[in-house]
Amino acid sequence: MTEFNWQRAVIKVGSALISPDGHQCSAKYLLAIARFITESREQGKQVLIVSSGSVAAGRSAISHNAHPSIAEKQAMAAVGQTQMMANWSRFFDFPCAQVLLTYDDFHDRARYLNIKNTLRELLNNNVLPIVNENDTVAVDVLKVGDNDNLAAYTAMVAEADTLIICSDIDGLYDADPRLNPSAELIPSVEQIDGSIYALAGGPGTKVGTGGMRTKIEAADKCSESGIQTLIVNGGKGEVFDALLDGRIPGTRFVPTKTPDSAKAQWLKHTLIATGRIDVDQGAREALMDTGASLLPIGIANVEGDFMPGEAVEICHQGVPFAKGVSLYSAAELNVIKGMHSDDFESVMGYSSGDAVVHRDDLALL
Ligand SMILES: Nc1ncnc2c1ncn2[C@@H]1O[C@H](COP(=O)(O)OP(=O)(O)O)[C@@H](O)[C@H]1O
Ligand SMILES: N[C@@H](CCC(=O)OP(=O)(O)O)C(=O)O
Repeated sequence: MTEFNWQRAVIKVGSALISPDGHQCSAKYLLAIARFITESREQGKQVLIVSSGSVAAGRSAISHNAHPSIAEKQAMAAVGQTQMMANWSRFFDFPCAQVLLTYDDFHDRARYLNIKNTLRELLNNNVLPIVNENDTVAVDVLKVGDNDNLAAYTAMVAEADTLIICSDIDGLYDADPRLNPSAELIPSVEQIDGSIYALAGGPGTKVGTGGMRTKIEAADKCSESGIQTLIVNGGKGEVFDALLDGRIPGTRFVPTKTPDSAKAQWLKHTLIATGRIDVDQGAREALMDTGASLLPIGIANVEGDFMPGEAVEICHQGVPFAKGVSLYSAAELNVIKGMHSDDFESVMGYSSGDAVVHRDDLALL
C-alpha cells in the first residue's frame, strides 16, 4: 500500500455523511472525521473542510414537493448552512471560519486573490476554514454545481498538497457498485482519461449531487496542479485510523506533477506579465538568495498598468530574473515604492500587507 504523506489537505465531506437521513444534520459520521482533523493538526498539519449538507439540513424548514425548485433549494441552504456550521463547530476546541464561495469568485482575479489571502490568514492563525458553495447567489450557469469541484478549486487556491473526498462509498470502482455487485475497488489511478470517466455513474443517494463523475473531475483538476486526491469512505471510522497511520484505504489519484513544478510552470509559462517592477541590488539578492518576498523598499521603478492579482516581471537594471503575482496595482506601487512597509499605510490610508509579491507567488526565471 502506498504511504500517505501530506502537509496541507482539503477534506470534502458529502451530504450523505452530514445528513444521512436527508433532512437534518447528524453527528453520526462526523466524530471520526473531526478526530482525524484534530490529531492531524496536533501533528503540525493543516486542514480545510469543504462541507456539503446545507440543502439537506434545511430541507424540513422549507415547504416543497418531490422536486424542490432552485429557489427552494437556495432557501433550504440558507437555513441549513448555520446548522451545518454549528454541527461541525461543536467537535472542535479551536475556532472555525465559514467561507461561502461560488464558481465566479474563483474566476475573478481580485476575488481569487482575496480568497487566497483570507485562507492563508485563517491557516496562519490555526483557524479551521469550512467552505461551502454560496448557494444563495449561485446561479445555474455559474454554479460550481457540486462540492467535489468546489473542493478541487479550494485545494488549488489554498495550495493544498492533498484533497480527501469523503463519500459513502469505499472509493472508485470499475463499475457503479450499486448497480453491479461484483464491481472491484481501484486502489490507484495513475492517469485520468476517458476510460476512467467511463466508470463513473451518478449519485448514490437522493441528497448527493455529483456521483463519481464530479469526483473524477475534481481529481483531474488537482492532479494537473500537483495535488493528490483520495476518495475514501467517510462513513467508516477505520478509514481515518488508516489515514493517521499513513495508509490509504480508498482510491488514490496520483498527481502528474509535483506541486512546486505545477506552480512554477503556472507562474513562468501560463501567467502573462502585464507589467515590470525594477528592483535594487539588495532586493534582487533577497529574492534570489534568501527566498524572501518582494517588499516595496526594494522597488526602484514600475512600468505598465497592472491591477492587484496580475503577473509582473521582476527585473534588476532592466534584466528580468523573476516573475510573480503583484498584490498591489501599478498606481499603488508608484506611491509606495522605496518606502518601509511600516510607512505606507499612513501614506495610502490602508495596506494590503507588507509584501508586494509574496514568496509563494514568485518563480525565479
Ligand atoms: N464507478 C463508481 N465507483 C464508485 N461509486 C460510484 C461509481 N459510479 C457511481 N457511483 C456512485 O457515486 C456515489 C457517491 O456520490 P454522491 O452520491 O454524489 O456522494 P457524495 O454525497 O459523497 O458526494 C456512490 O454512492 C455510488 O453509488
Ligand atoms: N452546497 C450544497 C452542496 C451539495 C453537494 O454538492 O452535495 P454532495 O454531492 O453531497 O457533495 C449543500 O451544502 O447542500
